[in-house]
Amino acid sequence: MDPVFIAAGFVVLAIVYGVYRRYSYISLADVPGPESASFIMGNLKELYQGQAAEADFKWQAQFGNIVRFRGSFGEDQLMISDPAALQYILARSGYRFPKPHDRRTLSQMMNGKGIFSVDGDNHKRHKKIMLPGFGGPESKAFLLLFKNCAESMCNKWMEIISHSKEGSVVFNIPAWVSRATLDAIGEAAFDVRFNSIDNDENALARSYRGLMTDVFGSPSDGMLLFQDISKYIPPRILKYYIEMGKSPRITRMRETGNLATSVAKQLVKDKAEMLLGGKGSRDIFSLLAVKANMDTNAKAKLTEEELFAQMRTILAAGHETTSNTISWALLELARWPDIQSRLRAEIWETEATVHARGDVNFTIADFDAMPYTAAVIKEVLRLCCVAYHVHRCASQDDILPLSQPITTRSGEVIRELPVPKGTRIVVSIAAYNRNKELWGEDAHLFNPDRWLNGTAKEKKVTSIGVYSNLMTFLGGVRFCVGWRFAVIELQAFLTEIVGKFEFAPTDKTELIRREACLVMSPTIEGEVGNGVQLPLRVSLARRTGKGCQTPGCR
Ligand code: HEM
Repeated sequence: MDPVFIAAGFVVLAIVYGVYRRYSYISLADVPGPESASFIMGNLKELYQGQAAEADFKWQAQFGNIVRFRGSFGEDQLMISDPAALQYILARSGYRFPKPHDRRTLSQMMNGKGIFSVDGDNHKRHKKIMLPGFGGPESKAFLLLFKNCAESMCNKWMEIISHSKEGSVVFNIPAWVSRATLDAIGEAAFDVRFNSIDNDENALARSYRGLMTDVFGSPSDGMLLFQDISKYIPPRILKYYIEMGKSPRITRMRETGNLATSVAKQLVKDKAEMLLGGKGSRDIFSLLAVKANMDTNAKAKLTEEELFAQMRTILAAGHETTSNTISWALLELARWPDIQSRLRAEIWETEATVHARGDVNFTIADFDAMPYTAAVIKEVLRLCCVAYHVHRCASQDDILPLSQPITTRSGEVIRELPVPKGTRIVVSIAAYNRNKELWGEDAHLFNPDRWLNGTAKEKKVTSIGVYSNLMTFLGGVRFCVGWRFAVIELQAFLTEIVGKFEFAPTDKTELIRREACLVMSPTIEGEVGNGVQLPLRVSLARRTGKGCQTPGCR
């Protein structure tokens, strides 16, 4: 065929395609949102350089639950906290809104090829294998173990306080709690004792300490820009860059990853020997490994590499999240002494019932009968959601349903929102958790009573969150597998800690920042370089009353 004729054919096809794209392309430019500060950086600095979700709350107040903002070089992106749109993105559309590939590469670098970094059928396989380890009965069985880990930490605090002249000590709370929760995850997930409460030198505990602030805290303009354009870099090249990169942040992440993998390999070896010797145990990993290796269907198995990655994922996801949540909880209780006292009163009252029936430890049924404790925990998870954002991407042109109509910049009222293929979506967990429609007019305030007086809409028509309709543990196909585990751990830790100690603010309390580093971690204004810090003054909780046998009684 004549080459000129072929070339002309291509040109015509290109023009037809160009015209088609021009008139079929869905634009987000008319969706309300903040003005872009610069063409190159868009709104990225405002969104990612402030404290965690600071921009989200500001934009939500100004523009509502659907906000169009600019990424780098004028790209339109969406920040969403609308319940119906989120239900559609996370649940109803299945895997049509996957994680963007740059986020998956990042997860892979942090945790290996585990559940965080896969999508579609592959993700279904991972989740199916993991879920049996995290069911209701499995998680409830860890209650005593969590209590014991919290008790070890409390015993250390008591010893230190007993040597202090003032009868109180300022502790950097997360430095202690993260060791206790690492011990808890070690034992619950792998039946291994890290003993990091007793041994501050534990290598894994030291390596995880401050990891997120070191790697993701205080991002420079260059880092933000790189993160935003990394979606255009082919996954293999991005992975190569991350694996070979020499920057201190990348090196820090890689070193922790290598250490976690070597711990995971040793655990797998020990566990395999135990299981072969017929000594199976009920820890999560034994359940997972047995399931992964015994399934006759090869497609339902995990490879050895995936198994290591799963362990790294559980180690990382299972202790920083709960540790930070407990630390934020104690900060709120220090700020609100009346709430702290009311919580302690319920804990002591239940403890008296437990002792009266001849028991030493609380059971799950006891927690079920503690409405104020439950309300405090829900309120902490709502207001201090440590995972404040997740990212998704539209894999095709799509239409988002909306809970409430929005008025576009040109004045049109729309009840559903068309989004073009490739749109990056920031799911604002934090903004959803402060949606006034769901949680009341005082949604920015720490007020556990909202869960008792019917203000909190736990059972809204558009139900999405797995726990009390909160978005904290996400919902839909990628809901947090560890949510029951986390809630029971919070119950056990808070009951133990608040039952024994009183928490008061220090002169640093008002300087505490909600540091945005993928997991919201506490730091101090002016001392961000010192890493995770949340100092509180801790003293023994004094009981009054005759016959009291417990520490702190007078
Ligand atoms: C307060 C504590 C916790 C919070 C706030 C939390 C939050 C979350 C969130 C928001 C996600 C979704 C991430 C995404 O899709 O990008 C997630 C996923 C996950 N979480 Fe948690 N989590 C907590 C505790 C735990 C614990 C204790 C474990 C394990 C022991 C755990 C294991 C996981 C795993 C394996 C996933 C991946 C699920 C999937 O992709 O299907 N989490 N978590």
